[in-house]
Order: sequence, then structure tokens, then C-alpha cells
Amino acid sequence: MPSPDEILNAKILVVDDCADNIDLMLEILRDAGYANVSSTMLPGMVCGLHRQHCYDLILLDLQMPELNGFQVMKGLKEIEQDGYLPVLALTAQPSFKIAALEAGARDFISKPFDLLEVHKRIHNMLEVRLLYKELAQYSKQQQELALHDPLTGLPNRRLLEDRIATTLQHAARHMRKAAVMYLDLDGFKAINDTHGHACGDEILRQVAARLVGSSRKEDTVARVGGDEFVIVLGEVGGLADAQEPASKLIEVVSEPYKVGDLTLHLSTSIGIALYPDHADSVNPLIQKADQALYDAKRSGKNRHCAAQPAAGMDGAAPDVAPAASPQRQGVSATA
Ligand SMILES: Nc1nc2c(ncn2[C@@H]2O[C@H](COP(=O)(O)OP(=O)(O)OP(=O)(O)O)[C@@H](O)[C@H]2O)c(=O)[nH]1
Repeated sequence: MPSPDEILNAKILVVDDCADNIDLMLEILRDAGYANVSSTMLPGMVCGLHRQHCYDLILLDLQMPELNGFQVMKGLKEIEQDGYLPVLALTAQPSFKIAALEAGARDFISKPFDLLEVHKRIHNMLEVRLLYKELAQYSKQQQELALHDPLTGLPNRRLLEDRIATTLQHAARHMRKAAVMYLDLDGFKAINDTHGHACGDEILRQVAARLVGSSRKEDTVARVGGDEFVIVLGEVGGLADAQEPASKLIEVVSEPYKVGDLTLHLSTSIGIALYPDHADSVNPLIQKADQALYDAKRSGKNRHCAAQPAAGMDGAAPDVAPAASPQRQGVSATA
């Protein structure tokens, strides 16, 4: 529930073509303690002002020359991003009250003003408006949580699948390839077993940051399981365009990790699958990359390996590339 302070600090705009009416409303609002109030006598400015300031409440006179309150509301509806029109109509015409509500106003205040009614209606409307904003914010956070891994903040499997689908559509439209790289850390279990789960978590966060730091802004880096990550590359010309970043990622993951007083070493294996060479849709592509990862693990870890050609294509031996420099495979630690 919004606090009294939040209500008094809400952003309010008064719109009326009569200066005396504006002065009266400003006085009422300021006397009541509202601290963030502005006004305009130009109804044509309201949409622009609202776009700029996102008012919590617009006190809108309905009868104005040039542009009346109903026309202003029509304009506001077109720009209101969250579908909530924060308008309280001001009218001396009883017949306008229902029309104003039908046009999207949340409530109305009758002229001449009854002070008690003005205070109550403004307070109630702001309470609902701020509550609506809190709910919208909460629901946005929930959506974020549903699509991201809480430990690393990276996209999770669900968002990854969406991103791959978009990347494949783009690749198909531009007659390009795309690559999916499936990473699994080597011997990560030993870190948990030897140094504890919290240390393992910290390593996962550091690995995530390194993967993001070594990828292009337009690539997706996702965490899909315990020590498993997937990176999606768009705009790929051929296998070499994925093998080069894969070698770079193997090197980056192999840099030492500082956790408290410990210096830990770790390596990773990567499976690579190309669209459309190895599969032409999201999940088969991920599966192909996962199978290639298995080949990389089986042939010694700390390396990347490309997927086998899809059925009907040449069945060549797996294209396995060990890390450029001989490195400790798996995990080691120095204190
Ligand atoms: N710290 C931490 N560990 C996790 C988390 N999720 C899964 N794990 C652990 O990650 C480890 C994954 O190990 P595996 O990939 O099966 O085995 P590995 O030791 O990496 O062996 P290889 O993959 O064959 O090199 C398991 O011990 C899981 O318990 C997590 O969120 N935090």
C-alpha cells in the first residue's frame, strides 16, 4: 500500500483554461500538502507533458476551447504505456460525468468544488494509482525472475529458447548461419566437494561474468543447468566463426579464479552446433551441441568439438580441437 508520503509526493498536473480555476485548485492541493503539483492552461500540451513527466494524476477540465477534455483523453490513451489513464475529470455539467468515465477518466469532481469531495477523490485516486504502479512493477520483476537464473542473472533455458528462435529466424531471412555453443565446466563437482557450495556459487558467478565479458553484445549467454552454459552466436559464416570464439572462451575460463584466499583453476569443454548444417530448429540444435559437448568430454575435456553432420549428410569423424595451450584439465587449487 502506498505510504502517506508517497501519496503527497505524487506527480499531479492541473489542466484548465481558466486561470482562476487553476489558482484555486493549486491552493487546495498545496494546502493539503501535495508537493509535486504543476499546471497548464494549454490542453494541446498535456500529452507532451505526460510523456515527459508520467503524471500520477491529471486533473482535467472537460470544457475548454480548441481542445476539450475528451479530446485530450483520446490523445492520452494513445500514449499511455501501461494502459492506465490517470485522469480525474473536472466538470460543472452533470451530463458530462458519465461521458467522462466512459471516455476513460477514472473519476470526476463536480464544479463548484466541494472541498471535502475534492480531498477524498484525489486521495483515493492517488492511492489506487500508486498501488497499480507497484503491482505493475512487481509483475515486471516476476517476469524477469521467470526468465533469468537467480544466481548469475543470466537468461535461463526458457529465455534462451526464445532467443535461439529469434536468431534462427534472422539467420533464415538473411541466408546466414547461427551457432549454439554448449559449455560444461570440467570437474566442477570437485570444487563444491573440496571448498563448499558457496565457493562453487562464486565460481559460477565469475564464470558467467567472464562468458558475458568475452561475448559480443548481440550474443546470448545463458545458464541452463548447474555448471552448464549456452552461448548463441548470430551472423556466423561457417564453423570457423564459432570455433574461434570457442577457443577464446576456453582460454578465458582457464584464467585463475580468486575466491577469498584461494586461487582456483578450472577448465571447460564446449560442444558446437550450427544452424542449418546440424539442425534447423531450436531444441534439435541444442541437443546437437550437447552431443558434441559429450564428444569433447569423452576425448579429454578442455576442448571444443563440433556436432556430427545431420542425417543424410557426410558422416565424418568429430571435429575436435584441444585447447591452444596445454592446460590443467579439470580443477586445481592453490592457497
Ligand atoms: N555451487 C553450486 N553447485 C551446483 C549448482 N547446481 C549444480 N551444482 C553442482 O554442479 C556439479 C556438476 O557436476 P557435473 O557436471 O555433473 O560433474 P563435473 O564434476 O563437472 O564433471 P564433468 O562435467 O564430467 O567434468 C554437481 O556437483 C552439482 O551438485 C549451483 O547452483 N551451485
